[in-house]
Amino acid sequence: MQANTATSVGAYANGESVLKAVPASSEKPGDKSETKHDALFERVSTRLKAQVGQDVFASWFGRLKLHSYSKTVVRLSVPTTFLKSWINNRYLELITSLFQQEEPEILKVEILVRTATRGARPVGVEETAAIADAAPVAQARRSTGPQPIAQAVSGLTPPAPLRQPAQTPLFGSPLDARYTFDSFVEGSSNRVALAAAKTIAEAGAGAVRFNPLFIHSSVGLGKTHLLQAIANAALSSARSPRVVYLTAEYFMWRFATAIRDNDALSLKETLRNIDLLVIDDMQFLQGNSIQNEFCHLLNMLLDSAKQVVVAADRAPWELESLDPRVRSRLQGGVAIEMEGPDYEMRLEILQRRLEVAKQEDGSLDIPAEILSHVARNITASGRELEGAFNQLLFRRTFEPQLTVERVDELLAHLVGAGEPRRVRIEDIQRVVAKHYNVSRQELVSSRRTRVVVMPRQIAMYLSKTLTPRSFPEIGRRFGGRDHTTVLHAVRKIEDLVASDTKLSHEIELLKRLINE
Ligand SMILES: Nc1ncnc2c1ncn2[C@@H]1O[C@H](COP(=O)(O)OP(=O)(O)OP(=O)(O)O)[C@@H](O)[C@H]1O
Repeated sequence: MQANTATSVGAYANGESVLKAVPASSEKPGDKSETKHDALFERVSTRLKAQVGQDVFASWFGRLKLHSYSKTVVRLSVPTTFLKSWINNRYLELITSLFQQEEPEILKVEILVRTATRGARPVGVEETAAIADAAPVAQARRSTGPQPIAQAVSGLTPPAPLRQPAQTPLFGSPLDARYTFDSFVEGSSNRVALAAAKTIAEAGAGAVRFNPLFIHSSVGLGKTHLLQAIANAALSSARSPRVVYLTAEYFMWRFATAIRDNDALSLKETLRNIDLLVIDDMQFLQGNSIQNEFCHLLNMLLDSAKQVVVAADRAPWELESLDPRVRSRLQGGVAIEMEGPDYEMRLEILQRRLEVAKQEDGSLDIPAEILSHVARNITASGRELEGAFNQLLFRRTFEPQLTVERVDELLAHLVGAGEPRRVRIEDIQRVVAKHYNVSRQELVSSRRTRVVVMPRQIAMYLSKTLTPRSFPEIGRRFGGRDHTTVLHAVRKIEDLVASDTKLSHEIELLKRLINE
């Protein structure tokens, strides 16, 4: 909870918060009453923190500010509608009573959504925290990359006119106004996805071309950026379509809450009337009843030619935890994979970040050779690049003469931090089938002839050793076999590899082919 003159910018490298002073109160700076009210607000904050604990406080009240104050009414502000309803539903009584304990004249506390002067965060902490609380099914976290080390450092948010989404979506997770098509760097790895995204954002009502559009890539390669760019662009278009941007986790949480509050009908009614549904992190959608609801929604929107855009960390046919009906509908549109950025793209991402940073602080600079050095060495994803850039900016404020060697030292943890290329079971099946001159259909069929049994067992063994998939999952991908069959195949090939040098070389060769 912050005093009324501070904007939180989060926790950084040293774990401390960095605060920047921007007036937030409706009262004039310098008013005596302002100081008095700030002090009151601070006291209530301290009591609230003591009452709910540090973690809950940090999750829900870290960005609560004192907005204005009259004799009997205190108005507090938060940056998102979501946070407002969360606090209203769960903590308003407590906050009101804490204020009343300090100032008995206070009758009411109101929570408002402030018009942010800085870009909204990407979908984040409070939504996922809420879901973890309300629907503990979604434990997987979306970001494995470095946390924003220094959003505190000026320059990570574009100049004022770009920061605000033209409109906020009807419902759902907040949009980050920095995520636009303009700030999205195009290259061979994402050109098709970008073109499809722009077509959708520009399309008029009824001009549904790729439906649903399914964008997939491994982490940090710009899916969220692209999805939010679609939503931001559609919202600012003259057509004023009704746009909903949601993470799958938010969807789950929202439905779970609506069902609990007997409010599912009105939620469905709201969703029924939208023009564009954008769903991020689809891999986290879990739970039978929620998937059922999602399936109805998807069917209804697709059948009435409303556009749906989905992103996930894998292709629709690989979303094994999804209800087969949902998976099948998702496969009915266009799936586009985005690859990692090449050197030119990485350099451009860094250059654009620097331009934005300079617009906020003209004295900032990072020499071109350092930028290109970073672009050459941080190859993993946009998220690692973002982390590297933030580190550099942060460091340059107190180490103005950064050398390439020093940069290497600072970014050592990010160099080569990319995940190894994700191997897919279908790639394994394709390579193995080709190598042994059988068809992929035969590999997954029930045929038990010698020519196909051994390649199948090898493919199962490789699926277990090269992918994180479980025995039952692999069984399903090989024609719905039982997990014990997979287990048997893996053990058998392991034993053979230990004693048969020829087979062991063959397996090594297959691994190389699969990883190519
Ligand atoms: N082509 C790009 N142009 C500009 N910025 C990019 C690009 N690709 C990624 N980024 C930046 O990299 C960061 C991570 O991207 P984003 O969150 O969109 O990835 P993601 O694919 O959704 O990751 P996850 O799978 O973890 O959800 C963001 O700051 C984003 O702006």
